[in-house]
Amino acid sequence: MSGTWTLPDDLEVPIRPDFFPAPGGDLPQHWSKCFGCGDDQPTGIAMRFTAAEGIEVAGRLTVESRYQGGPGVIHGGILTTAFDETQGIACMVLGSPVVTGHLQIDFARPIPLGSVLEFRARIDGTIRRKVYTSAEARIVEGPAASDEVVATSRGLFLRIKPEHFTPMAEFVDGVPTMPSFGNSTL
Ligand SMILES: CC(C)(COP(=O)(O)OP(=O)(O)OC[C@H]1O[C@@H](n2cnc3c(N)ncnc32)[C@H](O)[C@@H]1OP(=O)(O)O)[C@@H](O)C(=O)NCCC(=O)NCCS
Ligand SMILES: CCCCCCCCCC(=O)O
Repeated sequence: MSGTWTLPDDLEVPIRPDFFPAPGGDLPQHWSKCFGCGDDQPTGIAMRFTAAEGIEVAGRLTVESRYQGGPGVIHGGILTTAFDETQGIACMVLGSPVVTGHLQIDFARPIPLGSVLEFRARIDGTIRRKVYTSAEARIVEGPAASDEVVATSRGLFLRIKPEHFTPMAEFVDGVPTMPSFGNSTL
């Protein structure tokens, strides 16, 4: 797979913090109304995540018919959303909120409807407020299941202060179940 992503050579790589769950342990949704992970967002993709080895996280997505782009295959934007979410969740090891600044995807193989995708993501390193992440996806269930990587992603996330979202509070619809918006860690 290709791409134009270049990592700075002076990155710091975080170590797994004490507050992070053991491998296989559940990670929380970051915002209950999130399209990617929220359980209060009925039309979303409701991804769930677990801690993996080291500072890696894992998430799964079953490719439903409503995620269709080309005939019989996943829409590229949905796949991008799943990477965005997984890489954002990988930033939880930092214990501070982030937003996506830049994301680039390599679509390596068509992904048929009905596939179960597994995403793995981690922080490659940080410098100042910049958090460099990477991820890959494999089809782990379904007729096309194999060990082959079907898509990869690189993403730059930016650490933000919790008050980053304060001006947006008036646009929140309804009452989120978690976390509270005002003092959220996102
Ligand atoms: C991402 C965002 C917070 C950055 O703005 P900011 O806090 O003012 O950050 P700055 O412009 O000071 O940039 C900080 C660093 O990140 C880098 N950076 C910021 N955005 C970048 C981008 N899109 N691509 C590459 N680098 C970027 C800057 O070059 C700077 O690098 P440096 O430390 O080497 O100088 C702002 O652009 C934003 O809010 N964007 C919308 C985010 C969003 O809604 N994402 C989707 C939902 S999570
Ligand atoms: C570190 C807390 C987790 C933040 C996850 C952010 C993912 C947002 C993706 C997006 O909205 O584009």
